[in-house]
Amino acid sequence: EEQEEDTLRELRLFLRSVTERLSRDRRFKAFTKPVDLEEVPDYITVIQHPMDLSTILSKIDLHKYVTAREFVYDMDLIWKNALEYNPDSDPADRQIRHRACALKDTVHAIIRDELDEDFNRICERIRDSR
Ligand SMILES: CC(=O)c1nc(NC(=O)[C@H]2CNCCN2)sc1-c1cc(O)cc(O)c1
Repeated sequence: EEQEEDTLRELRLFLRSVTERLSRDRRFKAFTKPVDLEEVPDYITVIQHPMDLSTILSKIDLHKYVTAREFVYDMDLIWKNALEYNPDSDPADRQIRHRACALKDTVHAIIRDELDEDFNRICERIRDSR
């Protein structure tokens, strides 16, 4: 009903604010757009589920997320993919792994600090009812 739509609109506003904050952070530049599969043809052979911040922003606007949990699942894909694709000891791999870990820590800290537990429970109940 109307209250549910008001709740989901507020969730989208929060998720957009988080995603845009991350997209402005210089450390996360490599995560802002899909990996170019023409530039990196082996990427799709290693990573089954590519994800990036612009795709998450599009999914927010397509009303794909009814809970923060679904949003965090996609955010976790971004840094997990980067760790999987960059396992080597060379400096380029180490740098992107460090940035992937920073993304993980930043996302989880924002959700811990800024998502109200009761608001989250209301979203989870809407999700369960659908
Ligand atoms: C996002 C990601 O996982 C990524 N990984 C890379 N790894 C490497 O280049 C390592 C791989 N091992 C051998 C030495 N090179 S480059 C890169 C990337 C960076 C961007 O600025 C944009 C973009 O679309 C992708």
